[in-house]
Formats: sequence, structure tokens, C-alpha cells
Amino acid sequence: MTVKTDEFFRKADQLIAAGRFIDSKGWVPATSGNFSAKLSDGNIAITVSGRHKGRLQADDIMLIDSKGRSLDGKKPSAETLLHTSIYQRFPDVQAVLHPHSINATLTARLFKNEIVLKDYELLKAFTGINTHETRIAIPIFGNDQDIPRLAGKVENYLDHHTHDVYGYIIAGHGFYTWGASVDDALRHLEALEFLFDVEIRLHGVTRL
Ligand SMILES: CSC[C@@H](O)[C@@H](O)C(=O)COP(=O)(O)O
Ligand SMILES: [Zn+2]
Repeated sequence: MTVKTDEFFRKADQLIAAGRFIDSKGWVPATSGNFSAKLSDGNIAITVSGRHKGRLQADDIMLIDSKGRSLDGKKPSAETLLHTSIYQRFPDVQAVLHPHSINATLTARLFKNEIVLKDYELLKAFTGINTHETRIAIPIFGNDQDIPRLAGKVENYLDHHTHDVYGYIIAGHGFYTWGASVDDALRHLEALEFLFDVEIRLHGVTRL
């Protein structure tokens, strides 16, 4: 059993607080969603599978290695591979968040393959962007219970899209976003939620 460091408990507290905020918006209903944060030794703090992500306690955050293997005997998120593959691809990423929001679900119904967000002041919420006069594309993948196969589709997309990717939507499911800290990932999550909402309303579909 691997010893959990002070760093682990600090990151766990950040994920618990993030979960409270995300749940306060209704973005992780019914135990959906999962969150993780990378530690300086390469291991990862991640939510235990099946726990309500808005009511997380210390025991609901567990330790896995960079390949997703449990280091404390608990069962990690069913979607752990979607987290570890982001960390392996983007060394600067230190946190991955996955909500199941209404806006992400509606967006995937309205847009096919991707949603392009452009000319919004809130694009400046994304790391490295300092103007509204730009665009970001958020790819949309079909849902799949075979997580390795889904992760492979994401990998293939990222292999062919070298521009900054700030997240992706899984149709009928939710979306993934990430950042250099839990706070950065949360800022990206909130910005994507707002921009999805704007685009949905522009298409005449009011939120349910
Ligand atoms: C309760 S349905 C949602 C799950 O199937 C899954 O998509 C999810 O986001 C949460 O899975 P988890 O294993 O708790 O991390
Ligand atoms: Zn999910």
C-alpha cells in the first residue's frame, strides 16, 4: 500500500472543493462525473468509482499510478484511462475534470463532430489566449462503454490536431477538460459551460 503524502491530501481537498462547486451548478448529477489531479511523483489522485462527486469526502479520493492502477485497494473511476491518457500526452496538465452537464449533452445533439467557439471575450479564460479575436474547436466523440476504444479515438484526434485542445465532448454523456492546476481546469470547465450555453441559446434551444 503506497503512503499518501501531504501533497495527495492537498490535491484531494482541492478536488473535493471543486466537486462541491461543480455539483452546486447541477453538472454532476447522480454520481456522474470524475475528477483527478497529478502529483509531483507522477501518481494521480482520482475520485473513487460510483461516489457522488458533489458530496465527496476524503475517503472518496484515491491514489493510482500513471497507468491507472490502484495503489490503495480502492476502485478508481470507470473512466480512469481518459484521465491518464491526457496526463501522458500533456506533461503540463495537472488536473482533469469531467462533468455531465445538460449543456454538454445538448451541444452534442446540436453540433456534429465539433463545436467551434469564436469571437467571445470569455475565450481569454483559456490558458494562453489573450484576445476575443480567435477560435477554439471542441471535438465531439460518440459515447462508448469500451473506454480503451474511446480513449483511442481521442488519441487519434489529438495526434492530428496539434492546435491547443481545451477539452472534448462525449455525446449523450458529458465532457472532459483539463489544466495546469485544479483551479485552471475549473476555470476552463466554467468557461466551456458558459460558451456551450450561449451557442445552444443561439440555436433556439433553451436549457431544460
Ligand atoms: C452514473 S452514470 C456515469 C458513469 O457511467 C460515468 O460516465 C461517470 O462519469 C462516473 O463514473 P465513475 O466510475 O464514478 O467515475
Ligand atoms: Zn462520465
